[in-house]
Amino acid sequence: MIEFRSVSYAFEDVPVLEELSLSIGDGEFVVLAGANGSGKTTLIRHCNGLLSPDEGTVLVDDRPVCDDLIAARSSVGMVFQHPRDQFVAATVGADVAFGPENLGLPREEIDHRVDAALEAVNMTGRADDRIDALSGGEQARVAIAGALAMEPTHLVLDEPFTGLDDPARRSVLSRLESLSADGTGVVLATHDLRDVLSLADRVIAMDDGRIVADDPPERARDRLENVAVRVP
Ligand SMILES: Nc1ncnc2c1ncn2[C@@H]1O[C@H](COP(=O)(O)OP(=O)(O)OP(=O)(O)O)[C@@H](O)[C@H]1O
Repeated sequence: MIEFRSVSYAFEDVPVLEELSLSIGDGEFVVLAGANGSGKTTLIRHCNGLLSPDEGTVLVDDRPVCDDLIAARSSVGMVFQHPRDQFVAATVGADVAFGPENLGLPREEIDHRVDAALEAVNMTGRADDRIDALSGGEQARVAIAGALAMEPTHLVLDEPFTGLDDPARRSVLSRLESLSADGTGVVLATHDLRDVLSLADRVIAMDDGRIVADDPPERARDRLENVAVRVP
């Protein structure tokens, strides 16, 4: 479970999150929607301790994130908006393998995870490609594969579809759907709600650092239009 208890956060003196409380259960598929600047990325960065609350607490599996960053980062896999910041190796396969290697898994399991993760993002056969020679969309797909290969309890993705072509987008969505069906929690911050609402258990809408709606998808449509999100 990921839990925010009355979390406030300000950049310098500008408040961004204000007394935000939220609980995301294991296996839930949550779409996080909201206009530019509403605070989605700031919220997400608290899930694995990239940001720490000024006030309040964020807990992962009942433990405050700041007490055990390694545990939080093993449970919560993240895909960031700017994938270039996320790479640690020169080639696609080495980068996707890096996380599972750090978990100390046997080579056969690592290879299996890397193959499955690359297949999920339509990058089968590209393991030896250099990351710096990939297009932006291909880099975004490798970043997603890296998080998938960790098989975390929760997968948190910040605008993961930016730069993805339609086949890659459909492939990632289908992988998220099967992960969710198998019990992985998914938190997906996106402006692009095409095909996403039907997968979601909840749609959380943010506006100006606050949660203004937290509804099942069928009830979320009207409210989303009020927070400047285009609904399909
Ligand atoms: N590093 C920073 N320094 C100062 N202010 C920041 C910083 N990062 C974000 N902000 C401010 O915090 C607010 C929330 O930004 P955030 O990136 O969380 O929004 P968002 O909902 O993810 O937006 P987008 O949809 O554009 O990605 C914005 O007003 C933004 O200007």
